[in-house]
Amino acid sequence: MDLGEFQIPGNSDPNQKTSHLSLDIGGSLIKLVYFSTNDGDDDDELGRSGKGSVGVSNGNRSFPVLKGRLHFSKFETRKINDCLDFIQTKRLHIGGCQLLGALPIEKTIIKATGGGAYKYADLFKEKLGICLDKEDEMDCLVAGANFLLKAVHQEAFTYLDGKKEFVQIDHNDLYPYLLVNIGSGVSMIKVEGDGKFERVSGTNVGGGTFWGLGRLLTKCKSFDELLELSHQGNNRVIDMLVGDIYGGTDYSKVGLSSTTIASSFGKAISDKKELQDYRPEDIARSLLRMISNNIGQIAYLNALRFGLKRIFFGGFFIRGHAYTMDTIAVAVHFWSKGEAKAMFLRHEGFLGALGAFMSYEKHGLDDLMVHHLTQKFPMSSLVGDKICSPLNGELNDNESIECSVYAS
Ligand SMILES: Nc1ncnc2c1ncn2[C@@H]1O[C@H](COP(=O)(O)OP(=O)(O)O)[C@@H](O)[C@H]1O
Ligand SMILES: CC(C)(COP(=O)(O)O)[C@@H](O)C(=O)NCCC(=O)O
Repeated sequence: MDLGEFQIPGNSDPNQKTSHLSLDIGGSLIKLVYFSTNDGDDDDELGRSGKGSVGVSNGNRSFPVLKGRLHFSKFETRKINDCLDFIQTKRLHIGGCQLLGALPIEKTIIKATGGGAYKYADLFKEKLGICLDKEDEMDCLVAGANFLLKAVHQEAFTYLDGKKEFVQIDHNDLYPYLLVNIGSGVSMIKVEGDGKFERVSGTNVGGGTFWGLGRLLTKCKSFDELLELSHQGNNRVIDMLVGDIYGGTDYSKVGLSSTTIASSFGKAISDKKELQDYRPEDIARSLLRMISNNIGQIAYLNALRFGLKRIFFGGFFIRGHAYTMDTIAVAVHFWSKGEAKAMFLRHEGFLGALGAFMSYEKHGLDDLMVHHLTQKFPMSSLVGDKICSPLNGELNDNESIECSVYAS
Protein backbone atom coordinates (compact mmCIF):
# COMPACT_ATOMS: atom_id res chain seq x y z
CA MET A 1 0.00 0.00 0.00
CA ASP A 2 1.41 3.37 -0.91
CA LEU A 3 -0.63 6.28 0.20
CA GLY A 4 2.24 8.67 -0.33
CA GLU A 5 2.55 9.37 3.37
CA PHE A 6 5.00 12.00 4.49
CA GLN A 7 5.79 13.68 7.72
CA ILE A 8 4.85 17.36 7.94
CA PRO A 9 7.73 19.55 9.07
CA GLY A 10 6.61 22.40 11.26
CA ASN A 11 3.49 20.52 12.19
CA SER A 12 2.69 20.47 15.88
CA ASP A 13 2.20 16.72 15.69
CA PRO A 14 5.38 15.07 14.43
CA ASN A 15 3.56 11.78 13.91
CA GLN A 16 1.14 13.21 11.41
CA LYS A 17 1.47 12.11 7.78
CA THR A 18 -0.49 13.69 4.97
CA SER A 19 -1.50 12.54 1.54
CA HIS A 20 -3.88 13.11 -1.33
CA LEU A 21 -3.99 16.87 -1.44
CA SER A 22 -6.81 18.02 -3.72
CA LEU A 23 -7.58 21.54 -4.88
CA ASP A 24 -10.55 23.47 -6.14
CA ILE A 25 -9.28 26.74 -7.56
CA GLY A 26 -12.30 28.95 -8.13
CA GLY A 27 -12.87 32.53 -9.21
CA SER A 28 -12.83 33.77 -5.60
CA LEU A 29 -11.41 31.04 -3.37
CA ILE A 30 -8.99 28.14 -3.44
CA LYS A 31 -10.23 25.18 -1.44
CA LEU A 32 -7.92 22.43 -0.18
CA VAL A 33 -8.77 18.97 1.08
CA TYR A 34 -6.14 16.51 2.28
CA PHE A 35 -5.93 13.37 4.31
CA SER A 36 -3.75 12.72 7.33
CA THR A 37 -2.98 9.73 9.48
CA ASN A 38 -1.36 9.64 12.85
CA ASP A 39 1.31 7.12 13.68
CA GLY A 40 0.28 7.14 17.30
CA ASP A 41 -3.41 6.46 16.72
CA ASP A 42 -4.77 3.56 18.61
CA ASP A 43 -7.65 1.51 17.49
CA ASP A 44 -10.24 -0.25 17.70
CA GLU A 45 -12.61 -3.12 17.55
CA LEU A 46 -11.63 -4.08 14.00
CA GLY A 47 -8.15 -5.17 15.01
CA ARG A 48 -5.55 -2.76 13.92
CA SER A 49 -2.56 -3.60 11.78
CA GLY A 50 -0.32 -0.66 12.57
CA LYS A 51 0.15 2.81 11.10
CA GLY A 52 -3.49 3.63 11.37
CA SER A 53 -4.54 0.83 9.06
CA VAL A 54 -6.92 -2.05 9.52
CA GLY A 55 -8.06 -4.64 7.03
CA VAL A 56 -11.65 -5.18 6.00
CA SER A 57 -13.17 -7.33 3.36
CA ASN A 58 -15.51 -5.83 0.79
CA GLY A 59 -17.08 -8.46 -1.43
CA ASN A 60 -14.31 -10.44 -3.07
CA ARG A 61 -11.58 -7.96 -2.26
CA SER A 62 -9.87 -7.28 0.98
CA PHE A 63 -9.05 -3.63 1.56
CA PRO A 64 -6.67 -2.21 4.06
CA VAL A 65 -8.44 0.60 5.86
CA LEU A 66 -6.61 3.69 6.99
CA LYS A 67 -7.99 5.72 9.84
CA GLY A 68 -7.27 9.40 9.81
CA ARG A 69 -8.65 12.85 9.26
CA LEU A 70 -9.80 14.86 6.28
CA HIS A 71 -8.60 18.46 6.47
CA PHE A 72 -10.29 21.47 4.90
CA SER A 73 -8.67 24.84 4.24
CA LYS A 74 -9.28 27.81 2.00
CA PHE A 75 -7.47 30.85 0.64
CA GLU A 76 -8.54 33.78 -1.45
CA THR A 77 -7.59 33.17 -5.07
CA ARG A 78 -6.18 36.70 -5.29
CA LYS A 79 -3.74 35.63 -2.55
CA ILE A 80 -2.67 32.45 -4.30
CA ASN A 81 0.90 32.87 -3.05
CA ASP A 82 -0.32 32.36 0.54
CA CYS A 83 -1.82 29.07 -0.61
CA LEU A 84 1.40 28.01 -2.32
CA ASP A 85 3.34 28.87 0.86
CA PHE A 86 0.90 26.86 2.96
CA ILE A 87 1.26 23.83 0.72
CA GLN A 88 5.03 24.16 0.70
CA THR A 89 5.43 24.71 4.44
CA LYS A 90 3.28 21.75 5.27
CA ARG A 91 4.79 19.79 2.38
CA LEU A 92 1.32 18.79 1.29
CA HIS A 93 2.41 18.55 -2.32
CA ILE A 94 4.91 15.83 -1.50
CA GLY A 95 2.15 13.63 -0.21
CA GLY A 96 -0.04 14.25 -3.24
CA CYS A 97 0.09 11.09 -5.22
CA GLN A 98 3.34 9.87 -6.65
CA LEU A 99 3.51 7.48 -9.52
CA LEU A 100 5.33 4.30 -8.71
CA GLY A 101 9.03 4.59 -9.42
CA ALA A 102 8.89 8.33 -9.95
CA LEU A 103 11.53 10.58 -8.55
CA PRO A 104 10.11 12.68 -5.72
CA ILE A 105 8.65 15.98 -6.92
CA GLU A 106 9.15 15.12 -10.59
CA LYS A 107 5.96 13.25 -11.16
CA THR A 108 3.91 14.40 -8.23
CA ILE A 109 0.35 14.74 -9.31
CA ILE A 110 -2.24 16.76 -7.49
CA LYS A 111 -5.88 16.48 -8.36
CA ALA A 112 -7.30 19.90 -9.09
CA THR A 113 -10.59 21.27 -10.30
CA GLY A 114 -12.10 24.71 -11.00
CA GLY A 115 -11.01 27.21 -13.62
CA GLY A 116 -7.79 27.91 -11.73
CA ALA A 117 -6.60 24.37 -12.39
CA TYR A 118 -6.11 25.58 -15.97
CA LYS A 119 -5.18 29.18 -15.25
CA TYR A 120 -2.55 28.45 -12.61
CA ALA A 121 -1.17 25.10 -13.84
CA ASP A 122 2.14 26.70 -14.86
CA LEU A 123 2.46 28.54 -11.56
CA PHE A 124 2.06 25.31 -9.56
CA LYS A 125 4.61 23.59 -11.78
CA GLU A 126 7.04 26.47 -11.49
CA LYS A 127 6.71 27.15 -7.74
CA LEU A 128 6.09 23.66 -6.37
CA GLY A 129 7.13 21.42 -9.23
CA ILE A 130 3.81 19.65 -9.30
CA CYS A 131 1.45 18.74 -12.10
CA LEU A 132 -2.16 19.61 -11.62
CA ASP A 133 -4.27 16.74 -12.86
CA LYS A 134 -7.43 18.51 -13.99
CA GLU A 135 -10.82 17.18 -13.11
CA ASP A 136 -14.00 18.70 -14.49
CA GLU A 137 -15.63 21.17 -12.12
CA MET A 138 -19.20 19.90 -12.52
CA ASP A 139 -18.10 16.24 -12.15
CA CYS A 140 -16.37 17.19 -8.92
CA LEU A 141 -19.27 19.24 -7.53
CA VAL A 142 -21.65 16.35 -8.07
CA ALA A 143 -19.24 13.71 -6.74
CA GLY A 144 -18.60 15.87 -3.66
CA ALA A 145 -22.30 16.48 -3.02
CA ASN A 146 -23.26 12.82 -3.50
CA PHE A 147 -20.48 11.72 -1.22
CA LEU A 148 -21.38 14.18 1.55
CA LEU A 149 -25.06 13.34 1.34
CA LYS A 150 -24.36 9.63 1.60
CA ALA A 151 -21.37 9.46 3.94
CA VAL A 152 -21.71 12.30 6.39
CA HIS A 153 -24.23 12.13 9.16
CA GLN A 154 -26.18 15.38 9.54
CA GLU A 155 -24.76 17.00 6.44
CA ALA A 156 -27.95 18.48 5.00
CA PHE A 157 -30.35 20.75 6.81
CA THR A 158 -33.29 23.04 6.20
CA TYR A 159 -33.39 26.56 7.53
CA LEU A 160 -36.68 28.37 7.93
CA ASP A 161 -37.85 31.03 10.37
CA GLY A 162 -34.50 30.92 12.14
CA LYS A 163 -34.82 27.20 12.74
CA LYS A 164 -32.28 24.71 11.56
CA GLU A 165 -33.38 21.12 11.08
CA PHE A 166 -31.13 18.28 9.93
CA VAL A 167 -32.53 16.15 7.16
CA GLN A 168 -32.24 12.39 7.29
CA ILE A 169 -31.08 11.34 3.84
CA ASP A 170 -32.41 8.05 2.57
CA HIS A 171 -29.63 6.69 0.34
CA ASN A 172 -32.18 4.88 -1.77
CA ASP A 173 -34.24 7.99 -2.28
CA LEU A 174 -31.63 10.68 -2.85
CA TYR A 175 -32.14 11.27 -6.57
CA PRO A 176 -33.16 13.27 -8.43
CA TYR A 177 -32.27 16.60 -6.91
CA LEU A 178 -31.15 20.05 -7.99
CA LEU A 179 -27.70 21.13 -6.88
CA VAL A 180 -27.23 24.87 -6.80
CA ASN A 181 -23.62 25.85 -6.32
CA ILE A 182 -23.25 29.51 -5.39
CA GLY A 183 -19.63 30.37 -5.94
CA SER A 184 -18.42 33.46 -7.82
CA GLY A 185 -21.17 32.62 -10.30
CA VAL A 186 -23.97 30.11 -9.90
CA SER A 187 -24.35 26.67 -11.49
CA MET A 188 -27.56 24.67 -11.33
CA ILE A 189 -27.20 20.95 -11.87
CA LYS A 190 -29.87 18.29 -12.13
CA VAL A 191 -28.42 15.22 -10.41
CA GLU A 192 -29.89 11.82 -11.15
CA GLY A 193 -27.22 9.49 -9.83
CA ASP A 194 -23.50 8.96 -9.35
CA GLY A 195 -21.91 10.68 -12.33
CA LYS A 196 -25.34 11.14 -13.86
CA PHE A 197 -26.14 14.80 -14.11
CA GLU A 198 -26.77 17.78 -16.36
CA ARG A 199 -25.93 21.43 -15.78
CA VAL A 200 -29.34 22.84 -16.58
CA SER A 201 -28.86 26.49 -15.76
CA GLY A 202 -26.76 29.12 -14.10
CA THR A 203 -26.61 32.80 -13.35
CA ASN A 204 -23.86 35.35 -13.37
CA VAL A 205 -25.40 37.07 -10.35
CA GLY A 206 -23.73 35.15 -7.56
CA GLY A 207 -21.25 35.33 -4.71
CA GLY A 208 -18.76 37.34 -6.75
CA THR A 209 -21.48 39.87 -7.48
CA PHE A 210 -22.31 40.26 -3.81
CA TRP A 211 -18.70 40.61 -2.76
CA GLY A 212 -17.67 42.75 -5.75
CA LEU A 213 -20.58 45.19 -5.63
CA GLY A 214 -20.54 45.18 -1.84
CA ARG A 215 -16.87 46.09 -1.74
CA LEU A 216 -17.43 48.99 -4.11
CA LEU A 217 -20.51 50.28 -2.34
CA THR A 218 -19.47 49.86 1.30
CA LYS A 219 -15.66 49.99 1.25
CA CYS A 220 -15.58 46.77 3.30
CA LYS A 221 -12.17 45.15 3.31
CA SER A 222 -13.26 41.54 3.60
CA PHE A 223 -16.17 39.33 2.67
CA ASP A 224 -16.82 38.50 6.30
CA GLU A 225 -16.89 42.18 7.21
CA LEU A 226 -19.52 42.74 4.51
CA LEU A 227 -21.54 39.80 5.76
CA GLU A 228 -21.30 41.01 9.34
CA LEU A 229 -22.36 44.49 8.26
CA SER A 230 -25.42 43.12 6.47
CA HIS A 231 -26.44 41.69 9.79
CA GLN A 232 -26.95 45.09 11.32
CA GLY A 233 -28.66 46.69 8.34
CA ASN A 234 -32.23 47.41 7.33
CA ASN A 235 -32.93 46.85 3.65
CA ARG A 236 -36.21 48.77 3.77
CA VAL A 237 -34.26 52.00 3.92
CA ILE A 238 -33.12 51.49 0.35
CA ASP A 239 -35.43 48.88 -1.20
CA MET A 240 -38.71 50.00 -2.71
CA LEU A 241 -41.52 47.97 -1.14
CA VAL A 242 -44.94 47.19 -2.58
CA GLY A 243 -46.34 49.49 0.12
CA ASP A 244 -44.12 52.35 -1.07
CA ILE A 245 -45.78 52.10 -4.46
CA TYR A 246 -49.31 51.29 -3.27
CA GLY A 247 -49.57 54.00 -0.60
CA GLY A 248 -48.93 51.67 2.32
CA THR A 249 -51.39 48.94 1.37
CA ASP A 250 -50.99 45.38 0.08
CA TYR A 251 -51.51 44.54 -3.59
CA SER A 252 -53.67 41.69 -2.40
CA LYS A 253 -55.22 40.84 -5.77
CA VAL A 254 -51.94 39.25 -6.86
CA GLY A 255 -50.87 38.15 -3.40
CA LEU A 256 -48.29 40.83 -2.71
CA SER A 257 -48.12 42.20 0.81
CA SER A 258 -47.11 45.81 1.44
CA THR A 259 -43.80 44.63 2.90
CA THR A 260 -42.74 42.62 -0.15
CA ILE A 261 -39.74 44.10 -1.93
CA ALA A 262 -41.06 45.49 -5.21
CA SER A 263 -37.72 46.77 -6.41
CA SER A 264 -34.33 46.17 -4.79
CA PHE A 265 -32.48 49.48 -4.33
CA GLY A 266 -35.54 51.21 -5.83
CA LYS A 267 -35.76 53.92 -3.17
CA ALA A 268 -32.43 55.30 -4.35
CA ILE A 269 -34.22 56.65 -7.45
CA SER A 270 -36.19 59.28 -5.59
CA ASP A 271 -34.45 59.67 -2.25
CA LYS A 272 -32.27 62.52 -3.46
CA LYS A 273 -29.43 60.92 -1.56
CA GLU A 274 -25.90 60.16 -2.59
CA LEU A 275 -24.14 56.89 -1.83
CA GLN A 276 -22.50 58.32 1.29
CA ASP A 277 -25.92 59.27 2.67
CA TYR A 278 -26.87 55.61 3.00
CA ARG A 279 -25.57 53.49 5.85
CA PRO A 280 -23.22 50.77 4.53
CA GLU A 281 -25.04 48.21 6.66
CA ASP A 282 -28.34 48.96 4.90
CA ILE A 283 -26.69 48.67 1.50
CA ALA A 284 -25.05 45.38 2.49
CA ARG A 285 -28.37 44.02 3.72
CA SER A 286 -30.24 45.06 0.59
CA LEU A 287 -27.57 43.56 -1.65
CA LEU A 288 -27.49 40.28 0.23
CA ARG A 289 -31.25 40.04 0.11
CA MET A 290 -31.43 40.90 -3.60
CA ILE A 291 -28.90 38.29 -4.62
CA SER A 292 -30.08 35.52 -2.30
CA ASN A 293 -33.70 36.03 -3.29
CA ASN A 294 -32.85 36.02 -6.97
CA ILE A 295 -30.87 32.78 -6.71
CA GLY A 296 -33.65 31.15 -4.67
CA GLN A 297 -36.19 32.12 -7.31
CA ILE A 298 -34.13 30.92 -10.30
CA ALA A 299 -33.36 27.70 -8.45
CA TYR A 300 -37.03 27.06 -7.86
CA LEU A 301 -37.91 27.77 -11.51
CA ASN A 302 -35.35 25.18 -12.57
CA ALA A 303 -36.63 22.68 -10.04
CA LEU A 304 -40.09 23.26 -11.46
CA ARG A 305 -38.78 22.77 -15.00
CA PHE A 306 -37.63 19.27 -14.16
CA GLY A 307 -40.13 18.36 -11.46
CA LEU A 308 -37.51 18.30 -8.70
CA LYS A 309 -38.71 18.67 -5.15
CA ARG A 310 -35.36 18.89 -3.38
CA ILE A 311 -32.84 21.65 -3.91
CA PHE A 312 -29.44 21.50 -2.22
CA PHE A 313 -27.51 24.75 -2.04
CA GLY A 314 -23.73 24.73 -1.82
CA GLY A 315 -20.87 27.14 -2.47
CA PHE A 316 -19.02 29.49 -0.18
CA PHE A 317 -21.39 32.39 -0.74
CA ILE A 318 -23.75 30.84 1.81
CA ARG A 319 -21.12 30.69 4.53
CA GLY A 320 -23.64 29.18 6.96
CA HIS A 321 -25.06 32.68 7.25
CA ALA A 322 -28.53 32.75 8.77
CA TYR A 323 -29.92 35.66 6.77
CA THR A 324 -28.62 34.31 3.46
CA MET A 325 -30.13 30.88 4.08
CA ASP A 326 -33.35 32.33 5.35
CA THR A 327 -33.77 34.51 2.27
CA ILE A 328 -33.05 31.62 -0.11
CA ALA A 329 -35.36 29.27 1.79
CA VAL A 330 -38.17 31.83 1.89
CA ALA A 331 -37.84 32.44 -1.85
CA VAL A 332 -38.05 28.70 -2.59
CA HIS A 333 -40.96 28.28 -0.18
CA PHE A 334 -42.81 31.31 -1.52
CA TRP A 335 -42.49 30.54 -5.21
CA SER A 336 -43.17 26.84 -4.83
CA LYS A 337 -46.09 27.48 -2.47
CA GLY A 338 -44.39 25.16 -0.01
CA GLU A 339 -43.92 22.33 -2.54
CA ALA A 340 -40.13 22.49 -2.88
CA LYS A 341 -37.56 22.51 -0.12
CA ALA A 342 -34.29 24.38 0.10
CA MET A 343 -31.58 22.42 1.86
CA PHE A 344 -28.11 23.51 2.82
CA LEU A 345 -24.89 21.60 3.31
CA ARG A 346 -22.49 21.85 6.22
CA HIS A 347 -19.47 21.49 3.95
CA GLU A 348 -21.07 23.85 1.46
CA GLY A 349 -17.84 25.29 0.05
CA PHE A 350 -15.87 22.09 -0.32
CA LEU A 351 -17.96 20.08 -2.80
CA GLY A 352 -15.53 20.54 -5.69
CA ALA A 353 -12.41 19.90 -3.64
CA LEU A 354 -13.96 16.77 -2.14
CA GLY A 355 -14.96 15.60 -5.60
CA ALA A 356 -11.36 16.06 -6.75
CA PHE A 357 -10.22 14.11 -3.70
CA MET A 358 -12.57 11.26 -4.56
CA SER A 359 -11.21 11.20 -8.10
CA TYR A 360 -7.85 9.80 -6.94
CA GLU A 361 -9.68 6.52 -6.82
CA LYS A 362 -11.36 6.89 -10.19
CA HIS A 363 -8.12 7.17 -12.07
CA GLY A 364 -6.46 4.19 -10.45
CA LEU A 365 -3.45 6.27 -9.40
CA ASP A 366 -4.09 4.94 -5.99
CA ASP A 367 -7.10 3.01 -4.90
CA LEU A 368 -8.58 5.32 -2.37
CA MET A 369 -12.12 5.50 -1.25
CA VAL A 370 -13.44 7.31 1.74
CA HIS A 371 -16.11 5.12 3.17
CA HIS A 372 -16.91 6.72 6.43
CA LEU A 373 -16.66 10.11 8.06
CA THR A 374 -17.27 10.81 11.70
CA GLN A 375 -17.65 14.31 12.99
CA LYS A 376 -16.43 14.83 16.49
CA PHE A 377 -17.27 18.49 16.91
CA PRO A 378 -20.35 19.74 18.74
CA MET A 379 -23.44 20.49 16.73
CA SER A 380 -24.51 24.02 15.89
CA SER A 381 -26.38 26.22 18.25
CA LEU A 382 -28.34 29.33 17.55
CA VAL A 383 -27.45 32.67 19.05
CA GLY A 384 -29.74 35.52 18.00
CA ASP A 385 -30.32 35.14 14.29
CA LYS A 386 -26.85 33.83 13.68
CA ILE A 387 -25.85 30.18 13.71
CA CYS A 388 -22.74 29.58 15.73
CA SER A 389 -21.07 26.38 14.77
CA PRO A 390 -17.58 25.11 14.20
CA LEU A 391 -18.57 24.97 10.57
CA ASN A 392 -19.47 28.61 10.34
CA GLY A 393 -17.51 31.69 9.52
CA GLU A 394 -13.79 31.39 9.91
CA LEU A 395 -14.26 28.32 12.04
CA ASN A 396 -14.73 26.03 9.08
CA ASP A 397 -11.55 27.21 7.43
CA ASN A 398 -9.15 24.83 9.04
CA GLU A 399 -11.44 22.14 10.16
CA SER A 400 -10.76 18.45 10.03
CA ILE A 401 -13.05 15.48 10.38
CA GLU A 402 -12.32 11.90 11.27
CA CYS A 403 -12.62 9.36 8.53
CA SER A 404 -11.36 6.07 7.31
CA VAL A 405 -10.42 5.15 3.77
CA TYR A 406 -9.98 1.98 1.81
CA ALA A 407 -6.59 1.91 0.24
CA SER A 408 -4.58 -0.51 -1.77
N1 LIG B 1 -13.23 34.80 2.80
C1 LIG B 1 -13.86 35.00 1.65
N2 LIG B 1 -13.30 35.74 0.68
C2 LIG B 1 -13.92 35.95 -0.49
N3 LIG B 1 -15.14 35.47 -0.77
C3 LIG B 1 -15.76 34.73 0.14
C4 LIG B 1 -15.15 34.44 1.39
N4 LIG B 1 -15.99 33.67 2.08
C5 LIG B 1 -17.08 33.47 1.34
N5 LIG B 1 -16.96 34.13 0.14
C6 LIG B 1 -18.01 34.13 -0.88
O1 LIG B 1 -17.91 32.91 -1.56
C7 LIG B 1 -17.80 33.11 -2.97
C8 LIG B 1 -16.91 32.07 -3.56
O2 LIG B 1 -17.48 30.81 -3.32
P1 LIG B 1 -16.80 29.50 -3.86
O3 LIG B 1 -17.79 28.39 -3.69
O4 LIG B 1 -15.49 29.32 -3.20
O5 LIG B 1 -16.66 29.83 -5.38
P2 LIG B 1 -15.41 29.93 -6.38
O6 LIG B 1 -15.12 28.49 -6.68
O7 LIG B 1 -15.94 30.69 -7.54
O8 LIG B 1 -14.29 30.62 -5.69
C9 LIG B 1 -17.25 34.53 -3.11
O9 LIG B 1 -17.59 35.09 -4.34
C10 LIG B 1 -17.92 35.22 -1.94
O10 LIG B 1 -19.23 35.60 -2.27
C1 LIG C 1 -18.15 29.60 -14.77
C2 LIG C 1 -18.45 28.94 -13.43
C3 LIG C 1 -18.88 27.50 -13.67
C4 LIG C 1 -17.15 28.94 -12.60
O1 LIG C 1 -17.39 28.42 -11.30
P1 LIG C 1 -17.08 29.26 -9.93
O2 LIG C 1 -15.62 29.59 -9.94
O3 LIG C 1 -17.91 30.50 -9.96
O4 LIG C 1 -17.45 28.36 -8.80
C5 LIG C 1 -19.55 29.72 -12.65
O5 LIG C 1 -19.08 30.97 -12.33
C6 LIG C 1 -20.89 29.83 -13.35
O6 LIG C 1 -21.58 28.87 -13.51
N1 LIG C 1 -21.28 31.07 -13.77
C7 LIG C 1 -22.57 31.38 -14.31
C8 LIG C 1 -22.50 31.39 -15.80
C9 LIG C 1 -23.91 31.36 -16.39
O7 LIG C 1 -24.52 30.29 -16.45
O8 LIG C 1 -24.41 32.41 -16.73
